[in-house]
Amino acid sequence: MSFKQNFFTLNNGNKIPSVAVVGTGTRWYKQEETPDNFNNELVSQIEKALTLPGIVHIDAAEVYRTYPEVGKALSQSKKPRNEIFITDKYSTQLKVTENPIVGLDTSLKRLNLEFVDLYLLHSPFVTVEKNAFTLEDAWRQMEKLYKDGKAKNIGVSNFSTEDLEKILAICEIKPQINQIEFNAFLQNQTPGIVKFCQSNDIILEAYSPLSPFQKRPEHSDTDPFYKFINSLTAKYSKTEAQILLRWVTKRGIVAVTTSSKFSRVQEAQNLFSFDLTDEEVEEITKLGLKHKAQRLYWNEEYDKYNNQSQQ
Ligand SMILES: NC(=O)C1=CN([C@@H]2O[C@H](COP(=O)(O)OP(=O)(O)OC[C@H]3O[C@@H](n4cnc5c(N)ncnc54)[C@H](OP(=O)(O)O)[C@@H]3O)[C@@H](O)[C@H]2O)C=CC1
Repeated sequence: MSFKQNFFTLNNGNKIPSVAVVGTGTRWYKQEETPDNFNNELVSQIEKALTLPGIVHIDAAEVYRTYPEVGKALSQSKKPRNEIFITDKYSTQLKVTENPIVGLDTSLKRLNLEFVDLYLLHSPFVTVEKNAFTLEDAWRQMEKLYKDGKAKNIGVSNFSTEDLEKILAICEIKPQINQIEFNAFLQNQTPGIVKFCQSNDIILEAYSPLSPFQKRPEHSDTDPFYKFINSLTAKYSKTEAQILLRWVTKRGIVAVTTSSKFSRVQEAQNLFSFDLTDEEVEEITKLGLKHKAQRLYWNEEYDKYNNQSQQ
């Protein structure tokens, strides 16, 4: 079977693979990093992912405490560097390193890399009291990392339109990406964010794309959303996860997924051997919107928007 991969073009002309197949947070996340909690299962998962054809997109962050595993897997891989797309994130919400410049220098050393493909501010929750810098200062540091070639692309995560407006007002280099929680049951993490990013040429990334399967409502077997997804799995001979990930990419959004099962990583990397019709994409959107907002992350900050998140 021939292998096909899809990419989105960022506002600086660079390309990004439309699916990140190994997210190293969520199920791999650790509250602290100790010699005893090194996770061989994660190393093996990344190593196996790096044997797959095409450019393999890995999503990391300093707050996940998984650099030892990512670093080990990279050091053992034979895949050329230009076939690996690495995203990393600076933790604004919880101080791990002093600032973005120190943060990226630290992770590059730990991962034995010269650059990352994408560096993100993990959240907009910056205060001078907590961080000793402003959001605008943080972005200026991101721009320096970009100009120095240490981050080939830069962006943000969990930013609302108001947060992005602050950056757009002062930036020399526009964010290329906003990584947010996005899936059929949460179609706007914050009010109007999808439309805002798409009309400002900022590519969105969707984490928790499989939320409807991570957490199923009662009686999902008779629910029209799940029945429709099932009909598509039969029509295309694809898994539920592949249908939902393909829907995300058809919405023009990069899907960021993960799994403990290699077969699922493989299915996510091999997503473009089929296509959904525009009508099917529209129907998943419509049936998804009938569900109340299902938010798995950043609840404290964003639950107040639940009523507007399914519009
Ligand atoms: N920027 C941010 O603030 C955040 C970023 N992220 C990033 O995104 C990545 C992915 O996030 P995550 O929410 O885990 O992504 P997904 O929505 O893709 O969920 C992945 C989980 O879904 C399970 N799954 C896969 N297929 C099915 C199925 N058919 N039925 C039921 N469960 C299924 C997997 O379980 P199994 O292991 O059994 O296959 C896996 O644990 C993270 O690892 C992280 O890198 C995540 C959260 C916040």
